[in-house]
Amino acid sequence: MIGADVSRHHQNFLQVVHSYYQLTKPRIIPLLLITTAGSMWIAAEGRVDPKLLVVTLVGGTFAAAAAQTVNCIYDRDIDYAMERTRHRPIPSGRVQSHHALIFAIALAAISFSLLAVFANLLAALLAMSGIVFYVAIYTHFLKRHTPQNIVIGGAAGAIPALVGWAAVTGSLSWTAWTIFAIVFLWTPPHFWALALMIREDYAKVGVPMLPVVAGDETTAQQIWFYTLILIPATFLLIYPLQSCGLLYGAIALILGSIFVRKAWLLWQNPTCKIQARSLFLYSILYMMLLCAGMVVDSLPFTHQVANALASSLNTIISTILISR
Ligand code: HEM
Ligand SMILES: CC(C)=CCC/C(C)=C/CC/C(C)=C/COP(=O)(O)OP(=O)(O)O
Repeated sequence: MIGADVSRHHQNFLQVVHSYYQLTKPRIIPLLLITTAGSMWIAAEGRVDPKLLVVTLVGGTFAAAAAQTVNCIYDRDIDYAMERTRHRPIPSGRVQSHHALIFAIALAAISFSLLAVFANLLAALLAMSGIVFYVAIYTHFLKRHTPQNIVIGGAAGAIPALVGWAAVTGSLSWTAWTIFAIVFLWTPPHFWALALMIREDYAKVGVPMLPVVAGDETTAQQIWFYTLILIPATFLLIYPLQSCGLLYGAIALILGSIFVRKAWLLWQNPTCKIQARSLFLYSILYMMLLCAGMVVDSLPFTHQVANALASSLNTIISTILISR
């Protein structure tokens, strides 16, 4: 090959790699991993084995990537019809469906092997159930048939939190299911806020997202409803579960108050796309910081600082009482 051919060959190779990367909808995966990490830190009481962390996050990435790739194959018809998704690798003709399927199977196999060998079988099976749930239940049965699609389908997006817990403990617990419930309840406000902005796209291809079927007002009301359940659910980790402490509680309170305010403002003005956009973007920041709060709260250092503060406070109060 002469110089120009070599450089074209490299360019083509990079374009192919980029297309396969895009098939995995990579921008969503980090937040899924953040929920896995939050769950792992609480499960390990702040002392996560770094090797297990890496294996679980890589295994989780491959599972989510496999799920998204199969979704891209299944939805190629509607993705072609929607402006937002027309340029995805399959509808734009850059990747053939059968190649994408081989890619997805390889990703799922690597994910299962990594998790089964280096974490445990429960974590591996949960990750596979996430793929099956997202593809079979959400993409196949629900997405095109009911406006409740993302409420039930949202369970798929909450499974990474269970994977994290299972990887650390080899089992599930009330705390694991509570983190699952937090992501599950967060999904309707997250997605419907976005759906309010891109309703016309979904309407065009006949996907019965809630704003298409029930209108903006009902959607904003439903967002408000789920927000009012979500925020109390975040406190269950403190009481009665006692899995998180007051630092997490303070973070959950501040973040939750902002969420409630944004959901309320949207309910007062359901057709305002700026409010919807603001809630959608905030929902992502919210989940990121809430899980970061779980991690920081669980660290041994945080407990040491909290104990030191409590004992100083104790000393100050006793001194004041004695000197009276
Ligand atoms: C059934 C459940 C869900 C649905 C239907 C949904 C749908 C969407 C859609 C359509 C987008 C726009 C992305 C694009 O234009 O390609 C989006 C963005 C996003 N979603 Fe969700 N989502 C769901 C659950 C989740 C979960 C569980 C997470 C993570 C915990 C998540 C994280 C994100 C993030 C981080 C973005 C922003 C990506 C960007 O920067 O473009 N989503 N979601
Ligand atoms: C453990 C494990 C593997 C879990 C998988 C969870 C997973 C991949 C959740 C993603 C949820 C999501 C972003 C849906 C997008 O909806 P859509 O595909 O309807 O959006 P679109 O309109 O952009 O195509």
